[in-house]
Amino acid sequence: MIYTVTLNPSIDYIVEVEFIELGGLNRMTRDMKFPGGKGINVSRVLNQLGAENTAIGFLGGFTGRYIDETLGREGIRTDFVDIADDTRINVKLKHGDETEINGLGPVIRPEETDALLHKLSQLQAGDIVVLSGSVPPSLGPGFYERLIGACRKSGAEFVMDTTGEALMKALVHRPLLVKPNHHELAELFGVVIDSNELLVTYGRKLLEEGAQHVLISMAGEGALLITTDQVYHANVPSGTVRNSVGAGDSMIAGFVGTLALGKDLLEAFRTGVASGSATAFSDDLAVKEAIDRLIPQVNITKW
Ligand SMILES: Nc1ncnc2c1ncn2[C@@H]1O[C@H](COP(=O)(O)OP(=O)(O)O)[C@@H](O)[C@H]1O
Ligand SMILES: O=P(O)(O)OC[C@H]1O[C@](O)(COP(=O)(O)O)[C@@H](O)[C@@H]1O
Repeated sequence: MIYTVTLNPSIDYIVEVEFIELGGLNRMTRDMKFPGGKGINVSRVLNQLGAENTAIGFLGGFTGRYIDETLGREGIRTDFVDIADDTRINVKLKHGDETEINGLGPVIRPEETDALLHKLSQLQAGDIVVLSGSVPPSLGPGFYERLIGACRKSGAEFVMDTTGEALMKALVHRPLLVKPNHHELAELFGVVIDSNELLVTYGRKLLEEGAQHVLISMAGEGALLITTDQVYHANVPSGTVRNSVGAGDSMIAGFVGTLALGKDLLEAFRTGVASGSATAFSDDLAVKEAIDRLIPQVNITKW
């Protein structure tokens, strides 16, 4: 079973305006609401791919109920810890460009934290846990390490999609997959990456530090898969970008879901890229038909 963990879910409130005047009255031309947060996005795309999964984490208040009900209507299994505070709302402002204003997140109480750790203590060998997104400030730094400890104790594999120190500290525990984008990779090592050779050099460092597979996404410019014995490059399909929120999460869902369905690594890479692009070309996250349509357009070459 795949479990996605979203410590800080959100309602993603997409607001479209023709132009924006700071300090003035602006009116929306369109608005949309989606259940969000990185793990939840992964679950929604896994569900499209037919990969069995359960979404867990913390949900609370009217915003939490909206998310749980919406996921339920999509047929996604959920097992969130019910918290006293309200789940956050993240604003995604579209005015030609995309401006994101993400909430800090609710206060999580000690008994709520214990309830989540208890759920993770029930994992089994063979399970895959996807850990992604920000940590509500009240949980403090280092919380991911506790979750990784719980996964490893049970023999479950884990995927880590976060940045900075939390990512670096996770590597020694041998994550099944890490997926920085090219900007995050450069920031992680405090370097400027201005060539494909450097991308591979720093991607390989993540392998040397312990990651089992490294995906480096480069938005519309392609993606790399780095394994211990090979580097592969994929082009991305072309299309009109409507929304880049959740493209990275969709890529992870495509990759992990395909592996969990028993397919090989390159099939997983191809589906990952197609899923990311299908989301980039949609208002909401990718649906199965859109992913299937793009898969034949992804060409993978050895580097
Ligand atoms: N402009 C785009 N055109 C086509 N595909 C895209 C585009 N932006 C994102 N994608 C797809 O989504 C994947 C992840 O996007 P990226 O923006 O690199 O990740 P993140 O959201 O983590 O920053 C890419 O590898 C690609 O498949
Ligand atoms: O575009 P990405 O990085 O795949 O993830 C998008 C998701 O991440 C969020 O921006 C939240 O990110 P954080 O958890 O890092 O605050 C959600 O609003 C959105 O659903």
